[in-house]
Formats: sequence, C-alpha cells, structure tokens
Amino acid sequence: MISLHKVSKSFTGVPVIQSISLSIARGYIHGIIGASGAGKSTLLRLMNLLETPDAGTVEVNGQNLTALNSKQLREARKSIGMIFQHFNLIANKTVYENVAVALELAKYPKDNCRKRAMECLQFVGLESFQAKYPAQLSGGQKQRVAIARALANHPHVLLCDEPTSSLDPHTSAEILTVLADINQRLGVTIVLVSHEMEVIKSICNRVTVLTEGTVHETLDIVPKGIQATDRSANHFVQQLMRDGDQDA
Ligand SMILES: Nc1ncnc2c1ncn2[C@@H]1O[C@H](COP(=O)(O)OP(=O)(O)OP(=O)(O)O)[C@@H](O)[C@H]1O
Repeated sequence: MISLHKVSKSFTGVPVIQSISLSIARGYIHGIIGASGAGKSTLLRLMNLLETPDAGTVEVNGQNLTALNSKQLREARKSIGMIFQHFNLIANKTVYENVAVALELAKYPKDNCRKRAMECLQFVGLESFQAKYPAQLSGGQKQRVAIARALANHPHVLLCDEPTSSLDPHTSAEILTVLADINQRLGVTIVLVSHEMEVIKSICNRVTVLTEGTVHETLDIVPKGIQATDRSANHFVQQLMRDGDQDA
C-alpha cells in the first residue's frame, strides 16, 4: 500500500531520514516508534509528501507520489487522510464546517457534501455536536472531529501522528478503538506514530523501530507483545516497553 524506497531528508544540512526503505502492507495498522527526534513525524509526513524527500521515491496505492505535479499530488492526497497530536481544527468553524471544508477543498459534489459530512460525524459518534465550536469540545471529541474530517474523502490510508499523546489514558483508549474500527470496518490502512509502546501494542499488527533516522527493525506484533527477530531489536523493544510502563 505504501512503499518508500531509499528515502532521505535533511533539514539545514542535518540528515533526519537516511535512505529508508519501508513497506506498509495493505490493511495493516503499522506502528512507528522511536525516541524523541528519531524522525518519526518526518517519516510520516514523507508518506503524503507534506515533506518532500531529498532523494528516493514514495509510492502510495501503486502511484509514485514523487513523480507527480502539484495538481496530481493534490488529487492523490484525497486518498490519504491524516490526523495530528493537536487535532489542527479550525477554531472559528463549527464541527460540521470543519468536516465539510475537507470535502469542499477536494471539490466533492456540492449536493452530497452535507450527507457525507454527517455520515463521518455519525461514524465517530458526534452528529449531535455538529453546531458546536472546537473550544466547546473535550480533547477526545476534538480528535474525533479530526478523524471525521480525515475520513471525509474516503481515504485508503490514514496517517496518524501521535494521535493520543495529548489525551488521558481512558480517552486515548477510546480513540484507539475508533482507529481499530476504521481499519476493520472501512478497510483503511493505518500508519500510527507513537513514542508509547502501550499504544502501539494495543492496535498495531506490525511496528517499525526508528533510530536516528534509520530503520532499526520491523517486527510483527503478537497478542502478548512483540515478536522480535533479533536480540538487539528485542533488547530495544524491551527497553521501550519498560519506558512505556513507567509513563503509564
Ligand atoms: N521543518 C523542520 N525544520 C528543521 N528541522 C526539523 C523540521 N522538522 C523536523 N526537524 C528536526 O528533525 C528531527 C526529527 O524530528 P521529528 O519530529 O521527525 O522527530 P520525532 O521522532 O517525531 O520526534 P518527537 O517524538 O519528539 O516528536 C528533529 O531534530 C527536529 O528538530
């Protein structure tokens, strides 16, 4: 579904992503974990070309994004939703308008906009909040609106950048359940960046461990934890799991 081939990115001459090749399988919930500054968010933003790679190619759903012009890229991005740690809602628009704006920008047929926006709000359980403003919502509700907006254009892929990091554990679990539901019921492939192993373990089928802009290891996740394929990766994952436990 997503294929990165030898992708590199530097900021002001400092390499942040170093020749990464990575595949995200269709239908998976694929976690990306690593220490602060490892390059997780940058890697995610390279998947929809919010960051332009200095080298390498990014393919999504069989389309080489790096070869597209800006109009073609705008079109391709309709099938790639994204949510963020701080929700990124528009403060002076209502809940309904926050979702509808994604449809308007994508030139969704005008007659169907209302129906589609309400469908998405219904999916996240917020249809009765349509006239409220973001400031009137809890953090979890704001993230649900952001999810509804990300779903509006029927994406094949949902990129999630620390979607639960601003939320309390209970709300965090609710949002993760919504994401698992989107994956299972709508068949959307999800990439989930988090620094918390507990978050990754709760819904991901696979995890990539990032260290200093390189892929340390990609591991399949089994219900009781992580199936490490080598001792060093196992050690690293155990360390992350201990850190996660301390956070909890
Ligand atoms: N737009 C930018 N301009 C300059 N430097 C940047 C930019 N974006 C990221 N960086 C730098 O790239 C490095 C990796 O950042 P990134 O946000 O990808 O890491 P991360 O693993 O997601 O970290 P965290 O868990 O703290 O969010 C950091 O040193 C960061 O300061």
